[in-house]
Amino acid sequence: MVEKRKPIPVEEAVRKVIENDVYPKTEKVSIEEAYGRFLAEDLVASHDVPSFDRSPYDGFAIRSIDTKEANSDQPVRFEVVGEIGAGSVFTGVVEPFQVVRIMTGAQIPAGCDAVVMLELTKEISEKEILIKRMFKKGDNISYQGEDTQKGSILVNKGTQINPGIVALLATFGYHEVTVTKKPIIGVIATGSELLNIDEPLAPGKIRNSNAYMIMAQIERAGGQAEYFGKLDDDFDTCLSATKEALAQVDMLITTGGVSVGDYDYVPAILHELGATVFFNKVAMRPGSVTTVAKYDNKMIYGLSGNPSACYVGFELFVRPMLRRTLYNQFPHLQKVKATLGVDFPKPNPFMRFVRARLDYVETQLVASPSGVDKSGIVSSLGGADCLLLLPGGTRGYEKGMLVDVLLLEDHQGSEWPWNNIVPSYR
Ligand SMILES: Nc1nc2c(c(=O)[nH]1)N[C@H]1C(S)=C(S)[C@@H](COP(=O)(O)OP(=O)(O)OC[C@H]3O[C@@H](n4cnc5c(N)ncnc54)[C@H](O)[C@@H]3O)O[C@H]1N2
Ligand code: MOO
Ligand SMILES: [Mg+2]
Repeated sequence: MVEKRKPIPVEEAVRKVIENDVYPKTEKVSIEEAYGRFLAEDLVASHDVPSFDRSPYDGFAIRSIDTKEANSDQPVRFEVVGEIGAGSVFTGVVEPFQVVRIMTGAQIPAGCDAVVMLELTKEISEKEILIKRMFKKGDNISYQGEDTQKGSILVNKGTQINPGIVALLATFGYHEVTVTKKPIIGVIATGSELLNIDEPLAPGKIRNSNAYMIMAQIERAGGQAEYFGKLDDDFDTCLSATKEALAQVDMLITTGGVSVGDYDYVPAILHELGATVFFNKVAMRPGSVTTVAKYDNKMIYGLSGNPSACYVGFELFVRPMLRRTLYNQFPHLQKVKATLGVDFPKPNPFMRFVRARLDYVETQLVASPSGVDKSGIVSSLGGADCLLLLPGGTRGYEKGMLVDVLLLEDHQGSEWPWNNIVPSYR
């Protein structure tokens, strides 16, 4: 008899997953390898930036008081007593009506309190200039600490390192950076119909696209994929491969064989292992058969064999655990509001995750399907940059309605996107 499964709401399913502990590990990498990784410690400013008062312009460092009487009728004459480029320091003493020729980035000489741009001076000789207006103390000075003050937290632990953060790491002298280790996520594809991607098509067979898709999703989310191959639908082979993989990874993903068919062995394998199954049916489309379990403190994700269902299952259930393992505080896909670009007349009792594309139309974000909205479809995935969220209900949706979308290519993420979802159209 076919097993009857009870679907649970998506929000509840996600919660059941993320209630589980994660086990972040850290490592040091060189700054050249830091881009894209996740900080395992807060980035604290170890000194002021700039660490000395400096000139933001090419010009002359002056004592502003000497310009008090300067005007265009009576320019004031100054003696140039030195010249410094960035990196050099003027060590002398600047006396009244003396100036130091100074270039952008150079330290302000002691006694000077303003800088006059070259263009605003008149050079009489190499040693003499005229200034035609008054300057105030502090004019054109980049003060010590105006960028960053020593001790301030600049970037929080768990943030993904972008090029700007790389600049900060370099500023503070981190040639090595403590980042989280990428969790190792095993991937097993099951299905006797599956061909390796270099094999020619044969009757009844398809190429294994899910394994490669999942590995790319793992990489996009910041993890490291470990591929254990594609297996025929055979209980013993799949069981022993699952055991072997589990011993080597932090989490395991299988794709296919998770439904109620004669050759769907994932449920039986989880049973045989003695894994704790959190759910095996979610009120969502696609991906309703998504099964999540835990064994030996490791999450096991039984994702659907249908490509679109597999894709969505990863983003909703694997991604947040993966990103939490990277200390990330915003582990879910970021949710934003958009305008629906097409009608969805058919109601569905389950919450739908339509693979979609966002366009900026004038001042609005408009979300439209990126292809056919069926679970077994692979072509809609290529153009998808978001998942359009249509809560289950008894009526369809109309073009122009406000909807929620989950961003697929965003780095920021969301703490918990499942509150305040635009309700089903009634
Ligand atoms: N009687 C029922 N039948 C089905 C139900 C159900 O509730 N009752 N659920 C349907 C839903 S919903 C889905 S989703 C699928 C899930 O199927 P499985 O996870 O068991 O996956 P398979 O049966 O192995 O394959 C389904 C489909 O996907 C193709 N596939 C599998 N692996 C790959 C891969 N690595 N790359 C690309 N494509 C793959 C496979 O050839 C099948 O076409 O079950 C429904 N049935
Ligand atoms: O998991 Mo199925 O996708 O609901 O087609
Ligand atoms: Mg099946």
